[in-house]
Amino acid sequence: MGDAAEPLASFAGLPPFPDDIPTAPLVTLSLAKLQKNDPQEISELFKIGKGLGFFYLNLRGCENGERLLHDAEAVLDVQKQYFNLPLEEKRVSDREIVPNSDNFFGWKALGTLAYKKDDIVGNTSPLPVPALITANNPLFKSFAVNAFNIVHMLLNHLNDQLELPPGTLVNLHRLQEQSGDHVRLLKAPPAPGEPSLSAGPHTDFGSLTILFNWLGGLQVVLPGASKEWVYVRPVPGCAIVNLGDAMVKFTAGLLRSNIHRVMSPPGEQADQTRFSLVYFSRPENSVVLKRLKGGLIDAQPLSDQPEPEFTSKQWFLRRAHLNKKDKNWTPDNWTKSRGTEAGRGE
Ligand SMILES: O=C(O)CCC(=O)C(=O)O
Ligand SMILES: [Fe+2]
Repeated sequence: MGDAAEPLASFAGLPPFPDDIPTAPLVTLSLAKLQKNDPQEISELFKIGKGLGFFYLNLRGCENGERLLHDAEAVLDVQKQYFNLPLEEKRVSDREIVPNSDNFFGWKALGTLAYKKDDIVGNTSPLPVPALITANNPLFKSFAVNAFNIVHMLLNHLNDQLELPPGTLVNLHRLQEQSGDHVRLLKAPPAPGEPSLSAGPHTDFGSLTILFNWLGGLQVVLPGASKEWVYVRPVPGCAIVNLGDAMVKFTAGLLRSNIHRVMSPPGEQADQTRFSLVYFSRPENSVVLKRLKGGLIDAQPLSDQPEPEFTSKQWFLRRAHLNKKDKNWTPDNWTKSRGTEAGRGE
């Protein structure tokens, strides 16, 4: 299955990812198999969730997967046009200025547009965006809802493997409820010469992330081993999926969110502009991020520190803003040390 798939036009003409650099050995899971409740695929998903926390999701060979791939290519085209718009047009959604952006949603001059799921599906009256984005809202909606449904399917499998009551995780992530879910469009300029950092080391804040890459640049630290950063090779037909901190919180550390960063693309790819496209899922704004009760989570050790309780929205705002303000911030002292977190007192 998938062998006869059409090549993806979006990869045409890009220089190849080098063959002579170490890469992360991400396992490839099949969306089609996961959707058919294949037991081996599901147990592999759980194993990855407790381990590296990153995997390839092969989208070929099923209708919604092919549609997500197709939509991702179409969004990439829009994304290229978007970043070429005059500054004044992009500034209509400048997150520093636009009211109710939480200083997080909207455009950021470094090369980001965070387009909120609630604006896309009509849960909220949308923040201003350029006409190009509004005109393409049906495409963004198709992409976001499809990605959202895939997230739900993955959450349901994790839920069962955790032996939680049916629906526990998806009920914290409902489409019609407000959340920090968003589609993020990213652009990084060419960086020939020495490899340079484009996004610093971090774990994702939310639940699950579905990422489309065309060029290399994403790197992960492999758990346990050498602590070396290794590139994740983009694979046509696959999304890269990873778990975020909310899953760690909900499961008292049974599931893992892995540290990653973005470097300039390797080898011959370095002189290309790098675009990436992401769907970030997050628990609903009002969900308190704390360990859930039930199933295998009950066997997880209790924390000996008092656990501060934040709603999903408070947590994301704290992380997003502290990350920028606090020079001592590292993913480690945030996700592992509750003492540091409590001591900040914001
Ligand atoms: O651009 C990428 O490949 C990854 C971006 C990322 O990790 C993020 O935006 O959280
Ligand atoms: Fe990330």
